[in-house]
Amino acid sequence: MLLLEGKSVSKALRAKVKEEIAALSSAVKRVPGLAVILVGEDPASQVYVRNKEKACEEVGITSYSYRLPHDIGQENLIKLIRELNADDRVDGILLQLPLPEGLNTQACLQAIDPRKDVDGLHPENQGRLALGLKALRPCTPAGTLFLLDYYKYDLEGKNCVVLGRSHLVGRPLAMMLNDKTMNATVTMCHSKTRNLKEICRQADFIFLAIGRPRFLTPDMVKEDAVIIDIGINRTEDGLCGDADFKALEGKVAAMTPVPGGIGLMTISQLLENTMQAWKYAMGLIRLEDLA
Ligand SMILES: Nc1nc(=O)c2c([nH]1)NC[C@@H]1CN(c3ccc(C(=O)N[C@@H](CCC(=O)O)C(=O)O)cc3)C=[N+]21
Repeated sequence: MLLLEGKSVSKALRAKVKEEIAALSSAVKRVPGLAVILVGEDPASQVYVRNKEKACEEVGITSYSYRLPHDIGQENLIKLIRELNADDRVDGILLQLPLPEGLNTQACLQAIDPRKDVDGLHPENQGRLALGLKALRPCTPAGTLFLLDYYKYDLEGKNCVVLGRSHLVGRPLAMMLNDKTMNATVTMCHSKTRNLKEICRQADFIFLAIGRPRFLTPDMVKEDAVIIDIGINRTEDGLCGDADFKALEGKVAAMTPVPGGIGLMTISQLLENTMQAWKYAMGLIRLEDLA
């Protein structure tokens, strides 16, 4: 089985972003800036946010951190977002999800200037994606496509099963795979899907984004399938994905590990998106030129 290594692929993407920023920032007067907002004290979110800030530093993006108490209140959070929308040092705004209870996620995401929405979660960007227009794309699915491209997979006409329909991952990923640039045949599955096992057994590629530890087992896959594990679960015996990695290893053609897989791609794609937003803000590219 081929191990699809997020570690080396994400390094390649980061190196590309770093190089491009270095080459362009002498011509323009400032480096890219990313505002990272974390509301509340969720320990997993704290780890992710720290990783994101570290990665920014590595490639020459300035990060601005906002750690807010869980009871900040909707109004105050939106006020901060508006200030960041107007702040010329800030090219990207990342609002870490999930938000604590009592905050309206959609209202907060909609307050973000779509040109600074480096998570691709604003309705304008999700809408553009649905129409097949260039947009800032959600980091996890976009990073997943970068990894597939790196390993030279051609998905045209292939059977792709996407497990999970979140706005952050499953839904946008299915749209991207289905798009005219990829031309995959996509089946979206979820908790109410019948005959899931039979559907998965037809798949050339399975994308897992349901957050259920070791859910995908060998009886659910055909031989030589490619497994992209986007799940990240904290269990008693450490981090694990949605695939039963050990059990599948002998049967499938290729698989991403957890950790060391798609999570790392997500962060690298965030850097790429921030650079894109910066290039747009500096007038170097138009919307149609987004990657
Ligand atoms: N607005 C928003 N945007 C996101 O992109 C977003 C979010 N909210 N909320 C939570 C999820 C989760 N996510 C991950 C990012 C990095 C790793 C990552 O770095 N993973 C490493 C190790 C992580 C570890 O050690 O815990 C790995 O898989 O090797 C994982 C998961 C981004 N998310």
